[in-house]
Amino acid sequence: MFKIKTYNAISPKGLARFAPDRFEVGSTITAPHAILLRSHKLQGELVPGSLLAVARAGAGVNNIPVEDYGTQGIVVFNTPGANANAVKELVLAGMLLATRGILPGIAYAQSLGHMTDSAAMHALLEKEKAKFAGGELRGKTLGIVGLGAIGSMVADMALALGMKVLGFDPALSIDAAWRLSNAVQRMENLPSLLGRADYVSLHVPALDATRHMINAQALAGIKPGAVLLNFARETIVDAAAVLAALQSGRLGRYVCDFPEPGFAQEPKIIALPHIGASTEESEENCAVMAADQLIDFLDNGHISNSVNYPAIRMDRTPGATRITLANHNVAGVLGHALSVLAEAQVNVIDMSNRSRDALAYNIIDAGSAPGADALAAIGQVDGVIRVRVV
Ligand SMILES: NC(=O)C1=CN([C@@H]2O[C@H](COP(=O)(O)OP(=O)(O)OC[C@H]3O[C@@H](n4cnc5c(N)ncnc54)[C@H](O)[C@@H]3O)[C@@H](O)[C@H]2O)C=CC1
Ligand SMILES: O=C(O)CCC(=O)C(=O)O
Repeated sequence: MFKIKTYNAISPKGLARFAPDRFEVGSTITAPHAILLRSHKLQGELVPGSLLAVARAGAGVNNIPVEDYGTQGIVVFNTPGANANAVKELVLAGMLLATRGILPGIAYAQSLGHMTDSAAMHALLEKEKAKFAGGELRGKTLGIVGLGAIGSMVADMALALGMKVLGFDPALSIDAAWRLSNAVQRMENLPSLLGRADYVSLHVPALDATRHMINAQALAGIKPGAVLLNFARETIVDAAAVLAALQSGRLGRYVCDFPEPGFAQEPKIIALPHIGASTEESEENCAVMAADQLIDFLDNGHISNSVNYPAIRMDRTPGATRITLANHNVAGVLGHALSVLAEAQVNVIDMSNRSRDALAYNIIDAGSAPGADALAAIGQVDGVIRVRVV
């Protein structure tokens, strides 16, 4: 029986993937084999010795000590793309809210609740409506920083709206490049994008390298009056610099999913309570994908969409015993572990080995089950992080 500890509201459709006869799932579980979570912060929490994997039902993994867990043999997964459409649609809403008099218009219409005469009300509305006039998105330029799952969908949406789209992503993966429309004009650096775009939408992960990428210096070069949208993470912008740029008039509006103290007093800010992925569809997609990845890892040792271990899968050899091995990616570790199996007269039938940066992972199908002594000896091999029979 595997024990799965959950944090946050995980969609019931995802939780239903865990067969109750093989998985115990809940928020109060102790000594879990795996954790399934959304935004709950694991940094600073005690790591249970039983923990084999963490699955983030979502994209951003800045709430998980990914590297540290990797060196402890804990595989961290996320669900790339599973909530991208939800974010994309909210970016559109953000652009419209920043451009049309929607919010003040609604507030004004609601303020007329005391009126009883329909004709008088319509006459008043027609007189006052000029106060709530705005602009259109068509023909404007959108600059997208980060052209991954969300950025590429935002690009397609903006192109469909008749916008011109600029993109900046120095780390663009080959898969992401294939997904991207060739109508997106690639910028060589951030200042080039900021100086040209009427709207700038941020879709980069929270990393040391992206911390405060939108700071006072960047904002000094932004197109005057531009709208900045941040549905990525709070750390990517320097909030004080954004407030100063709004107050000086350099920045037109700031739309974000991450309110900060002081934002409520600034009328040019539209801040939402981190609801970019809060749709039924996206919560389901993320939870199902995260659960399936965890189950395949716990049952078969397969890894897909991990952010610290390599992707790996191997068809099971009928009748074989499957051993998985996580190790430091240095010469000799695997050979040493295999020699332990050979000494124990355990024949290797099939094997797959993958590495990612400083870590490696192996799936070994053996003709017979290694004894507890052999497994313990493999665990003692210098460089081996974790060995498991699955
Ligand atoms: N508001 C919300 O509820 C949500 C927020 N997010 C945030 O959005 C981020 C992006 O999500 P996805 O598009 O799914 O991730 P992704 O991994 O598909 O795309 C991120 C892109 O950013 C690029 N990138 C990395 N460093 C960069 C830099 N310095 N400059 C420009 N580009 C850079 C990468 O090359 C990659 O193409 C997540 O990491 C998360 O923080 C994601 C989902 C929901
Ligand atoms: O789970 C959520 O609601 C947050 C989603 C998010 O920020 C992400 O996927 O990075």
